[in-house]
Amino acid sequence: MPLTRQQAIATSQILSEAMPYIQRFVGKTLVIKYGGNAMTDEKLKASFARDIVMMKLIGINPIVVHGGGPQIGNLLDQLKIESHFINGMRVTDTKTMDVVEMVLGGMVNKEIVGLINSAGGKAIGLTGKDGELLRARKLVVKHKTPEMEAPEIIDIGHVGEVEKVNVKVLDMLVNSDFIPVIAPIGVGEDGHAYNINADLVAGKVAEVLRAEKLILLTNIAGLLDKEGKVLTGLSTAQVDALIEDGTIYGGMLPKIDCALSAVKCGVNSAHIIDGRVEHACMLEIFTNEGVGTLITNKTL
Ligand SMILES: Nc1ncnc2c1ncn2[C@@H]1O[C@H](COP(=O)(O)OP(=O)(O)O)[C@@H](O)[C@H]1O
Ligand SMILES: CC(=O)N[C@@H](CCC(=O)OP(=O)(O)O)C(=O)O
Repeated sequence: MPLTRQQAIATSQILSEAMPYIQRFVGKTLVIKYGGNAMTDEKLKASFARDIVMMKLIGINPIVVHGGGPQIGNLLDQLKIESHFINGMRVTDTKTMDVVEMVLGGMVNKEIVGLINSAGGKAIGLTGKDGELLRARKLVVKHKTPEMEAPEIIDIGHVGEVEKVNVKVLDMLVNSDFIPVIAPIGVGEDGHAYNINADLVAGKVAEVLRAEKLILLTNIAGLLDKEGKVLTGLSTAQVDALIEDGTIYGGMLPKIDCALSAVKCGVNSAHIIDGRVEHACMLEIFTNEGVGTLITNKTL
């Protein structure tokens, strides 16, 4: 339907207001982590895909890293395979690893690729095995409950952390107009697959590419305090205290950890934002409606 004159004027004003942000981010790399919990509703998924395509069209280089924790959980339930988490990481035995690879590398990755392509982009889906994009090593997990004096080291199976990112693969895609969509599966020296938390992958990719922004889209308004208020501009010491007193737990642990680490390693800013809001990425990038939790090196 054609716009009325008033609507057309409003649209041109919005575009004009976005110009300084466009000028600032053109040619820059933005790493966007799309959490499995934010992939709930079809309308939201379509708005996410449009945001990514829009970024690419105006000359920003978006790189998508996706999660899929709830989607893995659903299939494990159907297959009657029990699953649990320690420090926000899924304990992954061999059977679970097969399901993780199937869901992340197959179902979720191809769905996002399809959504971006339907919105007019050229997405290429990859797991860390493709072109050895993500070389992984086994993650050592230290776990401590308040009752314990010292942390204990726990074996959580085929769970990895990123040892090396093959930047050549990403450069090649970005420079050829493609949008990389990365599933968080790494490959060990021995060729075996590792299940890596998607936040950790996004943080590492942002670090090695010296990205302008790391955006973590999740299912909550940001990092919250005990009263449910969004916290922003936190220092490392404040975050440590919030972990110690139990305010930050579970899935927020790897998120805040990778946000701090990315900023320490040269990423300009990290944002934990609410992926349940339509066009959450657009709001974050092109307006002063900075939603959620912001971390920059000014506050660390
Ligand atoms: N301090 C906190 N502020 C906000 N969320 C928190 C906090 N501590 C733990 N969480 C939990 O972390 C969840 C987000 O992590 P996760 O479920 O892994 O999402 P995603 O799939 O987006 O990675 C929130 O929904 C919430 O349950
Ligand atoms: C080791 C580990 O926990 N891996 C995650 C990988 C997916 C993920 O990170 O998904 P979200 O971003 O949606 O939470 C998992 O198995 O659930």
